[in-house]
Amino acid sequence: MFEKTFFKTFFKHGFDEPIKVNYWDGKSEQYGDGEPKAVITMKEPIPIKDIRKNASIALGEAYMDGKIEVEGSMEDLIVAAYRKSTSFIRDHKYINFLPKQNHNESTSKKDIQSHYDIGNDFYKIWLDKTMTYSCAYFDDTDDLYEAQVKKVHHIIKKLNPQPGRTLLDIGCGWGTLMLTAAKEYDLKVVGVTLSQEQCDYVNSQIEKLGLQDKAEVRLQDYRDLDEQFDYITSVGMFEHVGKENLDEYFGCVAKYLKEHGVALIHGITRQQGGAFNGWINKYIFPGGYVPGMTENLDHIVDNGLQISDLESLRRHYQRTLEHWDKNFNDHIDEVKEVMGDDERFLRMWDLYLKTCAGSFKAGNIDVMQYLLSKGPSGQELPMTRDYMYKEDK
Ligand SMILES: C[S@@+](CC[C@H](N)C(=O)[O-])C[C@H]1O[C@@H](n2cnc3c(N)ncnc32)[C@H](O)[C@@H]1O
Repeated sequence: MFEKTFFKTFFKHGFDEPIKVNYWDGKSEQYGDGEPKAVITMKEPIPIKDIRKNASIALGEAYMDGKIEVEGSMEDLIVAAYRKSTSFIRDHKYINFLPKQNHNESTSKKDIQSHYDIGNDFYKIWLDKTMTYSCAYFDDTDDLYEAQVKKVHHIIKKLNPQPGRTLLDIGCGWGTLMLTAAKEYDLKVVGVTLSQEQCDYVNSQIEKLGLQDKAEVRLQDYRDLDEQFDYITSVGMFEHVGKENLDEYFGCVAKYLKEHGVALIHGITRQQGGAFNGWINKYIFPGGYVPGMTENLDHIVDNGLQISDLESLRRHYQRTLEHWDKNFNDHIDEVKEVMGDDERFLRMWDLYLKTCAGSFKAGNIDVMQYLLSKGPSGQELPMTRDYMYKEDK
C-alpha cells in the first residue's frame, strides 16, 4: 500500500497534461482533467529505493523489461514531464547525478566502441544513406537524407573554406562531412574516430571515391594529434569527452588550429548547467556528459578562441530523432534480423530515440553550433552572415 501511495504522488505531480495510470493491482486512476494524453500501465511496482537511488535508471530499466507500458506519444509524455515544475524529471537527483567519470584514452575507446561498433549494418537500417549520426538541417525539406546533406554544407560553408587548405574533422563518424569537404570544396582532410567500424567504412569510401590523395581517416584519439590545420570541424563529439576534459578538448581545438584558422564545433548542450542522465549513461552513451551551453563558452574563451557566431538547432534535432525513430520502427524486422530478436534491446533503443526527441522538444537540451576563430578578430570570416547562405561553393 505504501508503494502505491508513493507512485500515486509520483504520477499526480509528474506531468502537466492529463494522464491515466493503470496500476498493478488492476485499479486505474486519472490525474488532470480532460481526455488523457497518455495511458501508463505499471504491471508491477518498482522498488522505491531504486527510484530514490536513480529514478532515470529505475524507470528506464522497468520500461526495457516491459514492466511499464505507455499508450500515446512517449515524446509528448516527456515534454509534459519537463513542463511540470514538481516533476521527478526536473529533480536534481534525476538529471544531475554526476558520478566521477574516467576518460583516459583506454576508457574512452571502450565507451565509444560499445556504442558505435555494435555494427554498421544496424546503423544503416535507420540512419539516412549518408550515415550521418548527428542533428540534420531542415531548412526547406523534411527529407532526412536531404537535411543531412544540407547540414554538412551548412557547416562547411560557415568556415568560409578556401580551396587547397586543410581540415581536421574530430569525431568524423562515417565520414560524410570530411569526404564532402574533400570532394566538393577541394580541401585536404583528416578525420579521427575511435570506432574501428567507422574507420574501415570511411577507408572504403575514400577508395570508392578516389580521394586517396585528399582524405585520410585515422583510428586515433583527439588528444593525440601533433599537427595544425586551417579548419576544424567536430560534430556530436564534445558530448563524449566528459566534464573534466572539456577544457582540454577546446584546448586541443585551439592547439590544432593554425593562426587565423576557423573551427565549427557542433554538439548537444543544456540551457542551465551540464547534465548527466543515469539511464542514457548506463545503456546508451557510457562516459557521456552534456555540457551547459555557457560552460562551453567559458572553455572556448579560456583557450584563447574567438566566438564568431552561435546558432541553435534544437528543433532540428527533435525532427532528426523523430525520423530515426520512425525508420527504426518501420524497419524493425530488419533490425531483428541484424541484432537478433532481443526485446530488451529493441525497447531500449526505441526509448532512447523517443525520449531524446522529447527532451529536445521540451527545451531541456539544445544543439549549438559554435563558430570559432583563432586570432584577434576572426579576419578569415566576412563581416556578416550572408556568406553562409550563398549557393556557390
Ligand atoms: C555522434 S558521433 C558523430 C559522428 C559524425 N561527426 C557525424 O556527425 O555523423 C561521435 C563521433 O565522435 C567520435 N569520438 C568520440 N570520442 C572520441 C575521441 N576521444 N577521439 C576521437 N574520436 C572520438 C566517435 O568515434 C564518433 O565518430
